[in-house]
Amino acid sequence: MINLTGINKYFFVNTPNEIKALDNINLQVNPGDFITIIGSNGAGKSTLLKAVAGVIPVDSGCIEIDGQDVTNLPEHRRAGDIGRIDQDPMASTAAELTIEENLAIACLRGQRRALARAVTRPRLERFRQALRDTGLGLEDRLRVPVGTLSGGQRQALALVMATMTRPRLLLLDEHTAALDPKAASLVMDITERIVNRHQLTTLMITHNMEQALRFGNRLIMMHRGRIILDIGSDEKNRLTVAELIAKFASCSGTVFDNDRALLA
Ligand SMILES: Nc1ncnc2c1ncn2[C@@H]1O[C@H](COP(=O)(O)OP(=O)(O)OP(=O)(O)O)[C@@H](O)[C@H]1O
Repeated sequence: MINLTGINKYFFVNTPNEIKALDNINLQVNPGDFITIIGSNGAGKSTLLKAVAGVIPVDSGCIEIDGQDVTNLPEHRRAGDIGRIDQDPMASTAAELTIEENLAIACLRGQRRALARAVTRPRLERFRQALRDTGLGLEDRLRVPVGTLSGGQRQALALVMATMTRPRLLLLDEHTAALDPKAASLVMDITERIVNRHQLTTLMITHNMEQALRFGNRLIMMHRGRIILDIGSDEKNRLTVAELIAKFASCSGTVFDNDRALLA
């Protein structure tokens, strides 16, 4: 279980540009929850995921993962528990290394061991098995440099890498946003398959309202650093995109202003 209690995060403190990016966030994430996160521009969605991953420190509040207070742990000390993928397929994987070398690095996350000893025969079988889950035939291309793969293939590989060690929490920050619609849809299907198969507790930011309604068992909506809506499967499954936008207006008192969401 992941518990966020009273999380506050400011940027540009004590300047005229001071921003409260996270404003008293309280969130309990149950084991196996797959939560989609939507919200207005600058609502604090990415800041929230970065705070949980330890990429940025919070100013106050407490972050607990399975009862352990990780609030002050640096990113690398949380890496064994958390898998994370951003928008950029180039950032999630190392282009000059082969698929098997990328996966070997993923296996070492949170450990201190040499890469040279990481591509072992038993691991290669594990890599093949994990790659088969993507349905992209990557298991037959282990020695191919990742730089030769398409954006969609790289994000699929990034997913396998992020979930290889069965993290306690998977954080996806618009991981399909830079892909064309066909590749985005493919990567979402792979995401759902991997998350369901391993029952991974997952937080996924998306600007795509349909994706937010279709995937996962829970949806939260953010605005100006706050969580303004938190709904479960039953309500989510009944809602249309238009109704979700109307809900945003009624919860925030303003019109929904995420330009990418509205264009999606
Ligand atoms: N490193 C930073 N330094 C200064 N301000 C930041 C930083 N990161 C985020 N912010 C500010 O914090 C607020 C929340 O940003 P964040 O990126 O979390 O929003 P978001 O909900 O992910 O937005 P979007 O949907 O537009 O990507 C914004 O006002 C943003 O400008």
